[in-house]
Amino acid sequence: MATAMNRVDLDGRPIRPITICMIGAGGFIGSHLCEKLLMETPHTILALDVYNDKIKHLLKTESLSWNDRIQFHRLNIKNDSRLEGLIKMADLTINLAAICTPADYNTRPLDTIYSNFIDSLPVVKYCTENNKRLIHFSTCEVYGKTIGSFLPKDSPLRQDPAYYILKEDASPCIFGPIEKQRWSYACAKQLIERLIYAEGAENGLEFTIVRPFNWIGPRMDFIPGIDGPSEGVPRVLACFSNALLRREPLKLVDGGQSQRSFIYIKDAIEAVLLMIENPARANGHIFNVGNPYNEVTVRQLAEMMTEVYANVSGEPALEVPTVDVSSKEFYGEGYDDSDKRVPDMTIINRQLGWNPKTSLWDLLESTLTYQHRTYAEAVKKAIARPSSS
Ligand SMILES: NC(=O)c1ccc[n+]([C@@H]2O[C@H](COP(=O)([O-])OP(=O)(O)OC[C@H]3O[C@@H](n4cnc5c(N)ncnc54)[C@H](O)[C@@H]3O)[C@@H](O)[C@H]2O)c1
Ligand SMILES: O=c1ccn([C@@H]2O[C@H](COP(=O)(O)OP(=O)(O)O[C@H]3OC[C@](O)(CO)[C@H]3O)[C@@H](O)[C@H]2O)c(=O)[nH]1
Repeated sequence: MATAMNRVDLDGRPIRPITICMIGAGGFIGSHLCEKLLMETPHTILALDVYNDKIKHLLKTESLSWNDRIQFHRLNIKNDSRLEGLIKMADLTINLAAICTPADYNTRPLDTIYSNFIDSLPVVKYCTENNKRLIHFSTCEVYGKTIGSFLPKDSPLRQDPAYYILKEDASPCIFGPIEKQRWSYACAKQLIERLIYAEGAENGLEFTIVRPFNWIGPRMDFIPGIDGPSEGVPRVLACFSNALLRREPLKLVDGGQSQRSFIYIKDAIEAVLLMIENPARANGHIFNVGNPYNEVTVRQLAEMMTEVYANVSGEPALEVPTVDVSSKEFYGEGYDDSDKRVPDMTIINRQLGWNPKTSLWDLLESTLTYQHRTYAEAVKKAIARPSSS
């Protein structure tokens, strides 16, 4: 049980309990951050979201010792006059709210741009006007494509880190043409980053910007037809989990050649807690938060997930575990992709002394154990039900 007494920051100063206004607290990252704050710190959370299914276990249970330290407010930040009052009541605002599944970027570009730029404007404005600190969640997608992706396929320079490592203060943001609407999300996130940075420079806003690099773990997204729409397309972890649960081949978009560095959600949350509790070290910075040692192609991810799932479920792997599918067929017109994402860790190391710990194999083991325990029975029942059509 955390007490206010014995916790100190990275400079040895006692950490005083604060109130945090967490927007998007009911989502994947929000649910893990709420758990961490309630179980290991004395801080209080005003949890704002339109949904609370993923934090239900933390709410309204009289017997829980943190009962008085979390309040859920069901609201949509697009149109709710309570927002400014809640930001004023808190010492710190953390903004996680967003449409952030790639299947939406090219098919719902207006909703994506409004969600990631327009809807964040009042949050930034209220923080500036009320002198409140802001931690804003951006994305690694603001880097877009690597410089190396424009070199000839056989160029040895592609192996040179100077052509692919993504640095907060040096790398350019390289997006595709406007008709590739995939980039609507990255572009909206980039513009809100620039606005927050400008508020800091011109009006003294105390801010931190987080660029998550593919955080994955339990409670990420949904399993289509079980706790989300049957036709919905979540991010890759849930897409592949869904296929494994249904014993269907995992779909590799455009051959699964894109590369990603995956980080375990629990490692990443440690970094966010350091930002929350060390404002003097975090304010004014943009932080990559990822695990450069867990880089794989999407094809390798599919192979590893197939092997790990067979171990944790006790079911044999499919004989043909993957199938290729074109991005047009899978995501529709206007899809494009980031080729490779390896975070530079210099700034977060220097400011917060943080490093990720969990290997890709270990994080998949614990995550797929959770997926199997949570969904296997429900998926079996859904498959057994005769379809209505
Ligand atoms: N998970 C990752 O690896 C990752 C990577 C890059 C960036 N991010 C960023 O981190 C943030 C959180 O991501 P996540 O993975 O937890 O996504 P998520 O979809 O699980 O969580 C977002 C939450 O925001 C809520 N929300 C959206 N619009 C809202 C509104 N108008 N009013 C109130 N609540 C609203 C949603 O209901 C949801 O619970 C996002 O800003 C996302 O862009 C995440
Ligand atoms: O069934 C599938 C689903 C996806 N892919 C490919 O996997 C790559 C990763 O896809 P995904 O995790 O869905 O998303 P991205 O990494 O492209 O983008 C996210 O990164 C961070 C964030 O900002 C928020 O989470 C979001 O934009 C990709 O190459 C897909 O094509 C697949 O092959 N099969």
